[in-house]
Amino acid sequence: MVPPLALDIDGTLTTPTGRIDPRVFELLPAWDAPVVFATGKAFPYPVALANFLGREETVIAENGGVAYVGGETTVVGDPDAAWAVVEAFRERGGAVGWGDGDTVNRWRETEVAVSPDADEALLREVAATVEDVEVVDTGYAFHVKSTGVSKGRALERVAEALDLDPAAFVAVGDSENDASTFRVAGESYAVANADAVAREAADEVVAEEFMDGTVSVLAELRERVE
Ligand SMILES: O=C(O)COP(=O)(O)O
Ligand SMILES: [Mg+2]
Repeated sequence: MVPPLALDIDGTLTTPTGRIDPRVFELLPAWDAPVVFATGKAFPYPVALANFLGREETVIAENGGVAYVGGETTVVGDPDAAWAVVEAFRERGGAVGWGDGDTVNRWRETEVAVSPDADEALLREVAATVEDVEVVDTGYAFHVKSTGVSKGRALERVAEALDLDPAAFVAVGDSENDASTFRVAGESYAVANADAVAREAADEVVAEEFMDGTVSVLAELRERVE
């Protein structure tokens, strides 16, 4: 049997321009084990992805702030502390930077995502004044979030709900928000475009970038059981 998967989305299942790679739609509907989408994006995004793949909606969103498995939602983290940082950041001239509609934060329940174009030094300076809040840089956003909330912790809860050992999972990811997943999963891979934190945390850095890297990991896992 192929192993259960914990898959990051941005940088891992996408093209370099941020689109979902079409091979996701070939490979994942037929994966014969649980697949957990573990992302920094807000809750509706991984739910939609799982749904349109015809898979169980088993997801980790907001870097672990929200987890959904078997119809049960778990929400952890302190959005007020994150928003206090962002309000102070704005007062000092910073901008969240997603434009008027801000669909990036509209459905976000536990943290705030700030555009990668934002003033990082100012954001970090302001965040350092608020307890139990940290800034996580995924390359796609700066996430202002509660410390102690992570994709890895959420994966432990999701695995328990699925009656699986978290060590049974194989994880693939590309950035510092995946390091906790890599520590919890039994086997972990960083794609070649991964940042330094993810590369360091992974068991292996694969040779290929983005979905090419993920495809090679999935092919290897398949070959093992054939
Ligand atoms: O939302 C982000 O910043 C990155 O999302 P990801 O965790 O799916 O890579
Ligand atoms: Mg990513």
